[in-house]
Amino acid sequence: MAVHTLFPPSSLKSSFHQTRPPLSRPSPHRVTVIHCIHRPDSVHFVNGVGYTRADWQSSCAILASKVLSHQQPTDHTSGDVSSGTDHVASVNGHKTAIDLSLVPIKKEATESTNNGKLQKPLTITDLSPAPMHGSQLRVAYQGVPGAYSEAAAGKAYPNCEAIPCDQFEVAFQAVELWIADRAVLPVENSLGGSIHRNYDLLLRHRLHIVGEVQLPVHHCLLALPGVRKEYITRVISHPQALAQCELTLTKMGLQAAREAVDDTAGAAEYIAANNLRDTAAIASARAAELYGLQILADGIQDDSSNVTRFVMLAREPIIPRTDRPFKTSIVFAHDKGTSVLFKVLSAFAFRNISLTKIESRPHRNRPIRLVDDANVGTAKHFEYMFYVDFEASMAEVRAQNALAEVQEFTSFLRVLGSYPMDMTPWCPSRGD
Ligand SMILES: O=C(O)C(=O)Cc1ccccc1
Repeated sequence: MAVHTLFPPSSLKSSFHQTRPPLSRPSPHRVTVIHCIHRPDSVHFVNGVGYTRADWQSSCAILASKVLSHQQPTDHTSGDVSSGTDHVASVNGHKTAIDLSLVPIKKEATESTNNGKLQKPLTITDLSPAPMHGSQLRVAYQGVPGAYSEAAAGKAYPNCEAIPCDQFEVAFQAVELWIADRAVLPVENSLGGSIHRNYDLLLRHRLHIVGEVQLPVHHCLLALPGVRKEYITRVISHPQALAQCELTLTKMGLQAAREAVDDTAGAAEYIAANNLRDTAAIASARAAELYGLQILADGIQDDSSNVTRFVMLAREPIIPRTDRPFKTSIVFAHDKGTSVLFKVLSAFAFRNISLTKIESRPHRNRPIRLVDDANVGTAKHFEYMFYVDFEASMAEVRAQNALAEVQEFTSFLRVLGSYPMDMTPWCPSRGD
């Protein structure tokens, strides 16, 4: 069932965004350039921070454009400081490296006061990229209004314009094509585990992780008004939501087939649009409200501590800092047998850097390696990409040293992002 072909009722409005049909995949425009570290030479640590010369030039351009503006936007949990309103010249989606000697010096910029107020000195945060349009940050998410990803977008960037996309791939492309400034992507859940497909997408695209948010997820069982549990023969939802509620659904005695669809709110919308009286959706209370469904059961996740972790993606990385807890996400591959993994992990252990996550995925380009052993014959080894999150900022020397060492052991290494950790105290709540 392709719920993603449906469009939400145009009359519905969300609190922090305007409801609009989800973006669908544009004409086949696949970005194939991956900003990655292929050993040994392409990583640049400029002043102890892992950026290329182009990144640094972009920062200089932004600095130039911001000299006359001292507005410092902030955002809630992400620490992503790039959500301001300043405009920077762009060519083909890249900020131009403006020749600083050509920047006109306005009179007030040279004076110590501006309208009687002391001018604030620029800080490192001013060097982060800014959106290219008006004041509202546009955040792409997969799903329709009422999806948890939309709530995550609102938590990460309050007052953002949330842009629904019918597929994750489209959310990535929306950012790459400058239709959106950020994408929000669920990567793991405390009950259902990793969302593997999204790890693969992180590798296939060249966006940078610029923040994370953790969202308590509170699932409801929704059906058309008047429908009773006994009539339900089918429950539809996002595969993660089905997995997170499996035990509860069984305990409820529902004799219903489970069917996976693209997103939770899309399931609710599908039932409403097709007047399905034998089908229930697992989705948020907000989805019930938006699509006119009743809540048959509230809080049906198998454990109340059900939290999903989302990452925010941008075209440019943020500049890592040391004044608050940071996390760094990397992906690597190796071609020298299993002991490499041990060596890589010890590079972090020796420096007291805690790992918060390790995930392996099949190596897409080289899933199998044949090993010839004279005694035993030919063996097939599976090859993996390893995703590791560790608790340190790339601005810290110990993290730079750990990565330099990791690079020694690996055939491929890419820093997906170094970003502030979501430190919001956790409380099980209605996460919708
Ligand atoms: O389908 C949604 O609403 C999503 O945003 C993905 C998802 C599904 C289940 C839990 C958290 C996120």
